[in-house]
Amino acid sequence: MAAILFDLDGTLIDSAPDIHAEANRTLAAERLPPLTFAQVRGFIGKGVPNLIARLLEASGQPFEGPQHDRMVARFTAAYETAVDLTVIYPQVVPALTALRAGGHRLGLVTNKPIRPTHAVLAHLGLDSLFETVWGGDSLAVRKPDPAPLLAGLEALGGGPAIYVGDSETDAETAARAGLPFLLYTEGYRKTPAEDLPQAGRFDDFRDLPGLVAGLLATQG
Ligand SMILES: O=C(O)COP(=O)(O)O
Ligand SMILES: [Mg+2]
Repeated sequence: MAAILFDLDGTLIDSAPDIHAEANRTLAAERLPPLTFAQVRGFIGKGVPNLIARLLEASGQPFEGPQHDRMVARFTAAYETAVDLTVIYPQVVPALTALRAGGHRLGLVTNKPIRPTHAVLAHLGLDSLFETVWGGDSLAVRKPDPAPLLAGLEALGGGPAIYVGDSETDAETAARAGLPFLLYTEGYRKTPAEDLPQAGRFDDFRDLPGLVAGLLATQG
């Protein structure tokens, strides 16, 4: 039995279409032209302040200062209701249900701010799967700082643990927390999958319970 902690965007849910739409509304409010889906998807994973900085950079604007702060505030306020285009990745619910049935405790550690995190979990009916949920603004630091992941682990009572995520940030966070990392390869990663430090990877959630069991067996 273990504590299994999950990333959210690009790992359990495909939220990039909502984030792209909201990003372009935030740019439009500043009279800046829209960016493509691929551009915005590549900016997801390091939290909202970084997303806004990358939007401004791609728009040829200074990416710090009052405009940045105004856009962070606007995006964050709208984020809670930006759920209509978001879907759960295939087979996530059966996989997480099977892990819970196997006695594992599940937690969520995301860089998405905590209010939109709770909103999208409730919207998709995922909220009851997790015993603890940590957002990008739950602590003073966010991933790749290991603190939120370690806080999530402590909330689950410690013990053997695994972090499951889709990005460079998640791999680094797990390494800095000293936890094995399982990479979901269908998310928003930019680096080749084999180049990230990992204990295993999967492209189908049906494979996750078996991967977890194998990893825990090798850890003794
Ligand atoms: O808000 C982000 O940048 C991405 O969130 P994630 O940590 O769930 O991938
Ligand atoms: Mg992610």
